Amino acid sequence: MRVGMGYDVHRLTEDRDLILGGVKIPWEKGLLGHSDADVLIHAIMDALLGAAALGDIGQHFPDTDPAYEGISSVKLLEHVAALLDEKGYGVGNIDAVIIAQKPKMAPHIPQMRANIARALHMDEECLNIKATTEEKLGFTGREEGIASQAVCLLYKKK
Ligand SMILES: Nc1ccn([C@@H]2O[C@H](COP(=O)(O)O)[C@@H](O)[C@H]2O)c(=O)n1
Ligand SMILES: C[C@@]1(CO)OP(=O)(O)OP(=O)(O)OC[C@H]1O
Repeated sequence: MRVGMGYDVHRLTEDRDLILGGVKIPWEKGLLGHSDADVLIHAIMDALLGAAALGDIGQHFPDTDPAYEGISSVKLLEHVAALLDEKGYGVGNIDAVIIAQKPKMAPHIPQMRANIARALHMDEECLNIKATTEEKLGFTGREEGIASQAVCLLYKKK
């Protein structure tokens, strides 16, 4: 068994969609990034790559490469799933947290879980996503950005 952790932050800005876990969430601001800036999926990918000793998302999907401009992070996650498969790893479980003052994530979490579990060919029961505020403290509390953290376990398939 191998453990991995991931952390990411993106800035909130006007004129961008808010996409988390592959779900477009109706909100007055969205996250800024080279891709769709899906901070939840980015943290999950970094946890998975870390557990497999495969580096990080910046190495696999450079933000200087126009191929990734505006790309859905679900597509990037599917690529990470293929890399894990090539190395003979299966996903044991994932636990992730979205750190955001607003909007309320709870109504969107079932769809996020479905999207991510599908991309990773894993059972939704082994994928937990939760959300918290930081009680109006810091950059998330001031609604300047959204952060996410994830941990995962990988197992070696026979
Ligand atoms: N953006 C968020 C933040 C929190 N939640 C849910 O609300 C609960 C209470 O959050 P606190 O930060 O006040 O502890 C939390 O456990 C989540 O269920 C949310 O949906 N979206
Ligand atoms: C996802 C990538 C893709 O080019 O771009 P960004 O959306 O800017 O996201 P970041 O978390 O900075 O990771 C870098 C890149 O891998």
